Amino acid sequence: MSSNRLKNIQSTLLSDNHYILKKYNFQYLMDNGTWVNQMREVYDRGDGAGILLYNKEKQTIILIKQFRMPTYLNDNKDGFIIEICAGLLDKDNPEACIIREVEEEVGYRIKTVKKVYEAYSSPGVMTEKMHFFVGEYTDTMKVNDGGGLDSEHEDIEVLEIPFTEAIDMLNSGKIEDTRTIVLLQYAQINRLLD
Ligand SMILES: Nc1nc2c(ncn2[C@@H]2O[C@H](COP(=O)(O)OP(=O)(O)O[C@H]3O[C@H](CO)[C@@H](O)[C@H](O)[C@@H]3O)[C@@H](O)[C@H]2O)c(=O)[nH]1
Ligand SMILES: [Mg+2]
Repeated sequence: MSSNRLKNIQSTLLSDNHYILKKYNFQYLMDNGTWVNQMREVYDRGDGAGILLYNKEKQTIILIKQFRMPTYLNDNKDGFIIEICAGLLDKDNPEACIIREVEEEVGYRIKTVKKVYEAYSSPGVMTEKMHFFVGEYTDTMKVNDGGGLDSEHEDIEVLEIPFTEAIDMLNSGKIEDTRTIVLLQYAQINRLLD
């Protein structure tokens, strides 16, 4: 991490209540050669991982539905949103994280996953980099009902749906989570279920 277009970076902690929100004051060298003062608030929750689980034989995928307060505060009527299974890395490596999340959130014990993308979630605001995976599941891999951790009051509904139905939902605007859109489009482009 170094740049000759930045100097005098100073940070002030605004909140470490759960994750970390800091204010950064710094000088930035514009393309026209002038130094300007800038201030940015940056939210640090670490990195994340998400996965599209698919079953070629059944032509199905697994998504989840859960309450997300930030969407409720915007325009999502009841605050429930359909997403891929995903979680924060919590110091795990991305593969280990996503394998753990799959078992906790949707109840399948999978062994192999394929990394397809690595991308910043919201580069103007968060430090978070997201690791995107796809992985095959079968009925025999099911070990529990999923639903998330009771200790964290996770309340996750598991949706096993035909891939074609998911694509219809994508095209009709019912999928409103960017990470989910990315992986459904990946599956379409790469004919993942063929
Ligand atoms: N007490 C408290 N708990 C929190 C707070 N924010 C999150 N949590 C809890 O922290 C846990 C995080 O669960 P994970 O499954 O590890 O993370 P995630 O929220 O699903 O994260 C995924 O989606 C995010 C997008 O909304 C991604 O940003 C992230 O990378 C990952 O893909 C959940 O139990 C959630 O309730 C908070 O401010 N306070
Ligand atoms: Mg999660």
